Amino acid sequence: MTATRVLVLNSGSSSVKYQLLDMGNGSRLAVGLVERIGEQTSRLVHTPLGTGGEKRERTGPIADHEAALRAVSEELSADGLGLDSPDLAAIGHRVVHGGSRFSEPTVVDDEVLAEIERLIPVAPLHNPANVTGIRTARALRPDLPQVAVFDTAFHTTMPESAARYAIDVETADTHRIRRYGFHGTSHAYVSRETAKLLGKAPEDINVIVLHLGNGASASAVAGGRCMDTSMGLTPLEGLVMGTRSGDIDPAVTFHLQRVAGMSTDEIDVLLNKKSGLVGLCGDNDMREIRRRIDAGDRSALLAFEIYIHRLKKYIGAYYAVLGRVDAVVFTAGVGENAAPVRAAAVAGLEELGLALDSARNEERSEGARIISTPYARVTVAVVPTDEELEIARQTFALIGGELPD
Ligand SMILES: Nc1ncnc2c1ncn2[C@@H]1O[C@H](COP(=O)(O)OP(=O)(O)O)[C@@H](O)[C@H]1O
Ligand SMILES: CC(=O)OP(=O)(O)O
Ligand SMILES: [Mg+2]
Repeated sequence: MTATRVLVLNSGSSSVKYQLLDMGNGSRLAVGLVERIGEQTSRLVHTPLGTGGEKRERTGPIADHEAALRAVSEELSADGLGLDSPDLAAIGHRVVHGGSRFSEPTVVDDEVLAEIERLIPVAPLHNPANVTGIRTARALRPDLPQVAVFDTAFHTTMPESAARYAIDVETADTHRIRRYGFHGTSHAYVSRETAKLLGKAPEDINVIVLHLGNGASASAVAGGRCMDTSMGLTPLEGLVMGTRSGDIDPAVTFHLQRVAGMSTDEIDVLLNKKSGLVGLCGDNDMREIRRRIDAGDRSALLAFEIYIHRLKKYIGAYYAVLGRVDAVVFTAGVGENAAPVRAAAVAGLEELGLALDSARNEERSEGARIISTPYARVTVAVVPTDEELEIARQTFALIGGELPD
């Protein structure tokens, strides 16, 4: 095989993150992001690496994911890294829901694409964008393998005791209702990187991974295997998120239907898009929430406290699930950048062996780092996630490429 480049597209509900990597030597050729797709203030940030090109940024409306991907393709072409390049071996796609069928990276054909589309009702914010990403990439390069890497894959080995809901078994099985879990590519990557940071083998450590982005989830990983994770049938369960409620008494939905007269679709929108931090205080960006708290805003403070309360409950729960914890690890946009979230989440957990070194916690540096005190029994760390790199590796391996050591 001569072509060794892999383009990875991580299409989210309102954004596309992408990376072009050369898997032959492990180098990154370009990274970028399109955010606020569908708004007037869409922004594309494109950074070519190692080609002498400059970081470029453009703002202005980008209507949908198809337009976003065409814009990305233009940016890559401007650096001589276009999708028409013969050096491109494959395109890897993050696909959020793989249902009960996909537990491995999969080359996408019409039938696989139809199955990803069928799963839209259980990942309404994500699978539509993933499908558009695959369709657009296929139209641009029909000759290349398009590989889907599923968020759900890492969680497929969860014990039944964690994966099953306590509802009528026949109903659950007929409708494939179970806890699938998401952000699996990140949980897998980050738990392995944590082992490296601790100088241990992944098989030998138990880790609680806190993936806190706009969507957020926690997982309990024992010896490299997922034992539990906070998202469920859909990415709505679990932690308080940017716009999603996380855990809620399911009877709230009946109540909204019967008493408030809301339709199923209205409740879906309420819980997925108008809840979480944005529902509580009007903002979903942790930077803005912290700024408002510093200015004395009480609703932002309450939103923060509710977010932390839930997070702390999951740390405690997963501590109990694992029995012994070697590390608690923060990752993704909030986890990697928001020191006050990390400090508040582990405050008061000294009896569990968790204690932060506040100077280390507040240090702004790139890369994986330990932020607990040297005498703490449990290591607390920040480990940046890299879903795109992990997707590129899995994509390249699937098409038969050999990764350098
Ligand atoms: N410097 C920062 N300080 C605090 N929070 C941040 C910072 N940078 C990003 N974030 C948070 O990270 C979120 C985005 O995280 P990310 O992992 O990129 O999410 P997603 O993949 O779900 O879009 C933002 O909504 C914001 O809340
Ligand atoms: C599954 C999920 O919530 O993904 P994201 O955090 O990218 O929205
Ligand atoms: Mg994400």
